[in-house]
Amino acid sequence: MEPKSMEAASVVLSQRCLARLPEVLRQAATRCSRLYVAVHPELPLQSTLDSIYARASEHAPQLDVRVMLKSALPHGVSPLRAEDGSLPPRVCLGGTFDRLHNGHKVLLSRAALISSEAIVCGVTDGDMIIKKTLWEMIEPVERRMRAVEEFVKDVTDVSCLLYPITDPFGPSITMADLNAIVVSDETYKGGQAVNSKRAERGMSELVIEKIGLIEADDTLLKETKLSSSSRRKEALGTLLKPVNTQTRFRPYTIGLTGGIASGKTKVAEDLRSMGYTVLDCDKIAHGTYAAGSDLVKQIAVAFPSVVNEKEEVDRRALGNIVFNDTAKRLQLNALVWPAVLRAVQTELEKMPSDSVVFVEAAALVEAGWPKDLHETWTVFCARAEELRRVQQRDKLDEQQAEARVSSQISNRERLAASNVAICSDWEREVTREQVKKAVELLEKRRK
Ligand SMILES: CC(C)(COP(=O)(O)OP(=O)(O)OC[C@H]1O[C@@H](n2cnc3c(N)ncnc32)[C@H](O)[C@@H]1O)[C@@H](O)C(=O)NCCC(=O)NCCS
Ligand SMILES: Nc1ncnc2c1ncn2[C@@H]1O[C@H](COP(=O)(O)OP(=O)(O)OP(=O)(O)O)[C@@H](O)[C@H]1O
Repeated sequence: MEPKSMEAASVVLSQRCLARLPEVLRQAATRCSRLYVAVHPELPLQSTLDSIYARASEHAPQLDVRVMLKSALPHGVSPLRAEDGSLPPRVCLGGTFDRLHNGHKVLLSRAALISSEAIVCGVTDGDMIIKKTLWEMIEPVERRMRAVEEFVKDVTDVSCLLYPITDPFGPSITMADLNAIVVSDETYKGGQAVNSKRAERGMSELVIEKIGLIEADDTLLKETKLSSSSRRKEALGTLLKPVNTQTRFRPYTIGLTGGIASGKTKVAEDLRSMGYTVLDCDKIAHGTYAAGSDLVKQIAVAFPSVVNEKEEVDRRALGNIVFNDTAKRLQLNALVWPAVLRAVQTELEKMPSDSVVFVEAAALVEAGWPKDLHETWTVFCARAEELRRVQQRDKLDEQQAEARVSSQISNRERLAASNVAICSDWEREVTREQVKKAVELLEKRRK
């Protein structure tokens, strides 16, 4: 996002300026990153806030809009009241809440509006997230929980109790003192399932409060609602975390990595066609095995049986040893990776110091290189696609492909160490578009 002249700004929305809301939002988006909206008491808060978030998604999708509820109660809202007239003290809801969007904000706001005491919020993790599109890019649960907590604190005085959940129910079926659950059109059945479970356990039935879905259009993902998956897709090619300014490497060096058959080589081809130098660590690694090299001398000490009197390594014999013994593989890696890194540095020293050079290496994250590089870019595809490609390309059966893929670190681990993510799940052209976007943003931040 472009830096804005103001971090946050606020407006009061009255009946008079309601019709100009789209314009207000568009204007705000050019001037600030976050807009607080206070709804004038003459307007009904609940329906007005639903409409503000929907308009914001349509007219200012990048603007972080926050409709204030704090000073708003009571406020023309038709609150959900128990028979004695009190508001439900505790309202629950659940979600993944990745890259908090306006649909989430409506859901959380509704919970806050109908609760007098606390919102109980389950945030999914573990098996609950792994079937989602681009799930590898879902932010860590702690971060998602913090974002929910921060939003609720920002807009309301109601407190928010957060729980990581690994099933669809979480605290909704263990906390007896809950009164209502907030769901959307698509998760209404989930609310009913909560009530069935509570009934089985002899617990009180929750009032189910339902919000409508905020719509959006994502042709690639075939989504018709505003969704976190679309936000993850939009994040491909962008900077996911700050670059490393602590490195002494020159020139500007970017690691390019990814699992087996992830599409690294294709991305490297794209980068070369755009005029960048891409060093291939496979080739560099071959060079470090030259007869009599420092690396071979070290291998002769650690694995004497694979080095002959001419100081040549029998790579096949070495492969047989290390691919059957994890400890030996780690021992060899500890010798080879630093040697390759030194050889990479020697190559880098030959490059103009103001250039950008990519270094393609499959085990870059495992080798701990991201701390030495300015940036790390990861190419990945969904596990099922990875297995399919490995079977097809390397003529392996399902089990062999599974073994190959499982022997590597996961895409989630790679992405956690990366600044930029590129996904090759779709057509080649879609991958290329992401590379183009990543390069444009790279050149912008290098200026
Ligand atoms: C199993 C659950 C928790 C998983 O959450 P999910 O992965 O769908 O989370 P996600 O972050 O995508 O969405 C969170 C909530 O926001 C709603 N939402 C998502 N997008 C939009 C949108 N564009 N407009 C409006 N609401 C939206 C979802 O329908 C959901 O209710 C949830 O879907 C569910 O079934 N909820 C009902 C039961 C429940 O709340 N259980 C936990 C109680 S602690
Ligand atoms: N959208 C896509 N983007 C990139 N590669 C794709 C795409 N769709 C299919 N592929 C295929 O995925 C396969 C793996 O690509 P590539 O050889 O670039 O992977 P790699 O990461 O270099 O693999 P390895 O490290 O195992 O050699 C190729 O057969 C490529 O054609």
